[in-house]
Amino acid sequence: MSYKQTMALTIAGSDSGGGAGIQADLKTFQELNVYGMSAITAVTAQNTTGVQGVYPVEVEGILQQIDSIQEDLPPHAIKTGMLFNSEIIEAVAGRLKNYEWKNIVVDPVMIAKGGAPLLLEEAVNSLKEHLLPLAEVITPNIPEAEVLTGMEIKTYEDKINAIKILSSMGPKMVVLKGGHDADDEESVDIVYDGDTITELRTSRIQTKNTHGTGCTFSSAIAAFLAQGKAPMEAVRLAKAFIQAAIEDSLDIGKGHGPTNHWAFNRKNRSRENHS
Ligand SMILES: Nc1ncnc2c1ncn2[C@@H]1O[C@H](COP(=O)(O)OP(=O)(O)O)[C@@H](O)[C@H]1O
Ligand SMILES: Cc1ncc(COP(=O)(O)OP(=O)(O)O)c(N)n1
Repeated sequence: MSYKQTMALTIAGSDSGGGAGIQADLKTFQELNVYGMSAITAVTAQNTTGVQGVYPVEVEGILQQIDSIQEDLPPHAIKTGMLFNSEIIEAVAGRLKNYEWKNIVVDPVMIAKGGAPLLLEEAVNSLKEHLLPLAEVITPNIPEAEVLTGMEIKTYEDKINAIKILSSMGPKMVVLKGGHDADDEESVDIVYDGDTITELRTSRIQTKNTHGTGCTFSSAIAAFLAQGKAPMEAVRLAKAFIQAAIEDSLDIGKGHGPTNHWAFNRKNRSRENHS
């Protein structure tokens, strides 16, 4: 019997502390049985307390990584994370277009938890013009959605207006993440496919260990898309994946510990053993 290996590519920055960026993405792919590949856009010196340094990779080096992958290992889904400047964004968008890659998840990473900028201000327009229109799914958090739309997001009505503005920028699906919301009870992500609004609600977990939640969530969406799941189903499954990863997050380091990438499978295995 032949077996088709599912493959996904992350185009993102490296987090030396292993909780976010490329490292979180590859751990997520691995846990979801997807062969993971990477094109590194920047190296960060980072740990659970914050970002100590950012070193962007030369554009030529980024494109060569992408070309090497396309030549030999074409991916079934792609996730983009930290892209840092407009030159990198435009070069990456050019390749995504030329290679006609499908199942693109854009996580519009802007600022790390401790406040360090992971995207220069000059790059916001490039992100909007060149990358968002290529995306199957985009996953802004509330501060990122505010920057992309230029509006303040406080009320439910603001969220819906912002989602519709983001949708008009060209992605097929917008997921406005609720991790930064003031709601104490639930973390609600709002999904819009250009037609229907769907709310995905989970109980808010009280923990300081949420480093890498956005990266893990978006790479889980990419992994499920690579497996052939429909976008809405991919987002629902990714929400379950991140919920388990936060519930069982790792209390390591002096700051915000990382999420636990193997929690989802452990939870599912234990459910199967008890049924
Ligand atoms: N404390 C929490 N409890 C439950 N879910 C959370 C919590 N914090 C974040 N999430 C979920 O994690 C995912 C990433 O959201 P968010 O933290 O807003 O992203 P980012 O890391 O980009 O800021 C979303 O699905 C969000 O609902
Ligand atoms: C290299 C790198 N890329 C992205 C991020 C942001 O990750 P995120 O999942 O949003 O997590 P926090 O920074 O909020 O913990 C990053 N920190 N580093």
